[in-house]
Amino acid sequence: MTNKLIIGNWKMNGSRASIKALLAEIVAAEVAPGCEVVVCAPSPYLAMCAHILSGSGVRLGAQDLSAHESGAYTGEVSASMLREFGCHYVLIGHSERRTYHHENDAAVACKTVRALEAGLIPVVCVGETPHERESGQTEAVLSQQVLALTTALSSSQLTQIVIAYEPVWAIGTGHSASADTAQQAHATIRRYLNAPCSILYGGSVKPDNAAQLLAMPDIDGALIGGASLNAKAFLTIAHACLDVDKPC
Ligand SMILES: O=C(CO)COP(=O)(O)O
Repeated sequence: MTNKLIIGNWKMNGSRASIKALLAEIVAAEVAPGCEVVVCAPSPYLAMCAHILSGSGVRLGAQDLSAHESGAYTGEVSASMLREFGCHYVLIGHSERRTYHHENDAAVACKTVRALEAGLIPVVCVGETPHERESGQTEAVLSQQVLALTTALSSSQLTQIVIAYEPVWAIGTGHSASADTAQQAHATIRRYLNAPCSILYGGSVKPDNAAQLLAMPDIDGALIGGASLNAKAFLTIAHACLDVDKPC
């Protein structure tokens, strides 16, 4: 049975009350067999989420981490802190961080190493901008982003990471990549990675397109933004892997 990984990225949304309500619904639902469900919460809520999720099948993730192990880095959160507060996963190099915080491929690779050292599973985000796609640079961009990882990580470390293909033009736009377009990009990433990693698709994944995307041979799960803030939508997506033709 192939495991599908379904990750919700709440971004900078929620409050104590709304997160408690959202998690209550997610925890109460049965996780589809062969499907790992993860929620990536804003840092201040991680401890509360870890408490609520303990004993459930749902795993916790963070949305970023420091490239440093510890020290005088005001405002940063280290990998070991995330691990200590119950995180199993951490998102790295989301396009919003690459754009607004100028994170480059080298910083992303460094954070990935920090996460692995602390026992976290890094979910490294890659993807091209609209301009890069329109000008035919998609493969070049993806190969460059993957090269930073294959250069910085040992071959055994490479097998422990998860990649999320998130085309920037599909994030928060309501216009997901088609299943064929996403499959093509995933196959490209897999070829350049040359390691048995899970590759998730992210970018306007919704209940009505999840099954089609998850049915593609190189799509091993989904990274969900907006729809993960609604328990019903998120759980419908998580259950979509049961509907695909191949076992999940
Ligand atoms: O950025 C994303 C997940 O990390 C995708 O966001 P949306 O699902 O809202 O498009």
